[in-house]
Amino acid sequence: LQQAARGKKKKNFFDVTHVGFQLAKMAEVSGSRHRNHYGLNSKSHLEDKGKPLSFVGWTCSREPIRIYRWSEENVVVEEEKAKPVPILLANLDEHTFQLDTGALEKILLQDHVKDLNVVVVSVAGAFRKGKSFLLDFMLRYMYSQVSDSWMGGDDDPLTGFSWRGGCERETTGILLWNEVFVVDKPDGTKVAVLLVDTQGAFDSQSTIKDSATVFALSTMTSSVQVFNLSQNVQEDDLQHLQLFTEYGRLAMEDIHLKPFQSLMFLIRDWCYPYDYEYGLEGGNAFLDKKLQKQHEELQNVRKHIHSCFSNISCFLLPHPGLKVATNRDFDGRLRDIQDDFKTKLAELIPLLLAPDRLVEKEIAGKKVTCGELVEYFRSYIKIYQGDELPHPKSMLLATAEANNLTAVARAKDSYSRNMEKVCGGGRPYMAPADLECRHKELRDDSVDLFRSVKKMGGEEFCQSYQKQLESELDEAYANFAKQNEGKNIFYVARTPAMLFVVMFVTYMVSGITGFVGLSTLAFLANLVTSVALLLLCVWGYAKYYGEFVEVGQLIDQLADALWEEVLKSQIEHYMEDNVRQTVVNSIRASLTEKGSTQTKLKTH
Ligand SMILES: Nc1nc2c(ncn2[C@@H]2O[C@H](COP(=O)(O)OP(=O)(O)OP(=O)(O)O)[C@@H](O)[C@H]2O)c(=O)[nH]1
Ligand SMILES: [Mg+2]
Repeated sequence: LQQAARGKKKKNFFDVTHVGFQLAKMAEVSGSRHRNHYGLNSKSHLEDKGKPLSFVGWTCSREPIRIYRWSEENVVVEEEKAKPVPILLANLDEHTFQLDTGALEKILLQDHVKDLNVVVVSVAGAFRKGKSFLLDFMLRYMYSQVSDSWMGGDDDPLTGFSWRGGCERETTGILLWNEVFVVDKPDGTKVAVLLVDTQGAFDSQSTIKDSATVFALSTMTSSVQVFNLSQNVQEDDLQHLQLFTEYGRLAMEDIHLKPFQSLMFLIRDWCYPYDYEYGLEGGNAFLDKKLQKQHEELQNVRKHIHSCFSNISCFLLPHPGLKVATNRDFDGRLRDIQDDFKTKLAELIPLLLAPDRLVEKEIAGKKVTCGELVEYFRSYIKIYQGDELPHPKSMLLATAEANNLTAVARAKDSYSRNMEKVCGGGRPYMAPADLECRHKELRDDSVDLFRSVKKMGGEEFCQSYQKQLESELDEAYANFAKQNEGKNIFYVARTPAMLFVVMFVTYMVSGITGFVGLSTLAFLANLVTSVALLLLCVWGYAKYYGEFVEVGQLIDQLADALWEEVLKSQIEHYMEDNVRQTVVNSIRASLTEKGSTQTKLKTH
């Protein structure tokens, strides 16, 4: 290996790939399990001719990619594993997500990348549609992008982000490739490239909120979001994209005109090349057609998508062949993949990852470094973990909710209108019992109206809204009853009447106690009279001018308390005694009457 490295020092870059070959061969001979694929990275080191050579070679198999570093002096300086690292961990039972800040910092705060502007390429979309599979080709490109043969050998199994066949979901949460690629852009700047794999949406274990959180978080943190779709762009795909991006936009503190950067619709298994050709051009023409003016209802979705992303494109990818889609033993080797898929893949990946095509992540118009991205991840996830955001719902649930809410509003409106006619502002005071009777009738009518409207969601769902309506009607009735009570002249006059009573009583007490010579008591009674008079004036002012409303209310409460605690109970006692006395008298009278009749009869 040392020989190979030394020998190629003076020659051009492609010769250096040969060093990788030597390395891989050595690995093969030495019986390493990691011998399936190999490549070289770190072109810049080669050009630093004064310094010792330091190449990064890699080999990969179904095991995680293994990286060898070596220099002129040392055969293998270090060996470390590059692998996908979960940074957003999904709690599958509780449907919550947690950010693994430690893992994120370990990747993004490495000295050689933390201050570089970051390019984040993420792939998201429905589950089981080949997202991780695609990302593994991106990895191959990143590890050997300078080489024409970046796609690898015909018999090399595809490794990197975990992918597999079958119908059960594979990826959960969000994963980052733990090697950050440092790329020299044509303008001479260095950028750090991150590859992000995401949990597929709409698998049977995830709620809409789970899918929305993963999609939104990956869209917010990526500079290029690849929206992976199968066969076509359906209207529901656009609606879900709208829902998810809106969920993302809600969580962003400052709403920018276009909160997200590039969106690429990647349509897998495109079967209509005769309508629109495979590739970017056909894709963009197809997308233009899809996003053209439509019915008003569909227009809204399109407007939303355009308003969210600065750049939207589309790529049509052919079907990779039946072996890829249906063979259980397919391990990703190129030999089993159809040629036109490989040709288009060779076009697609450089479109996203070639040095001149890299899009740096920007937030609020400012480029973001790897180190800053950690902070953004932290603050975004906090919002999703809190309770501030509304709960995204399935279309049926949202529609059923809207139906029921509209029906509740209509029923409540009809109740309020009818009650206004019975006891509204222009109507006179009504006996409370009559009012309650009318309320019961109108409440029943209103509930009947709610039940008669056709709604989605089923009986149980409808019941909960009926209960809501009933409690809202009772609340409205309480207000109408209060309003009605306000029209009762005695109710209105209660406060001044109470204050007059207090003034009268205390005035009398002060007169009598003064006359008897109890001057302290007389003084106290006088004081209470003056305070009551003052309160009466303040109350009158507050009611007439509508100012110091709280003070007016306080005086009302005071008068009410006096009425309830002192006068009312006295009157009730008095009334009770009176009634008791009347009853006793009438019984006595009747008994006396009976007695005298009996005596008369006996005598007779
Ligand atoms: N039909 C078809 N199948 C593909 C394509 N690309 C990959 N596959 C197959 O799709 C299956 C799933 O691949 P994955 O990469 O694991 O899919 P995923 O979208 O990451 O799945 P989850 O992680 O579960 O969301 C594998 O059997 C692949 O061979 C494609 O373009 N078309
Ligand atoms: Mg996956």
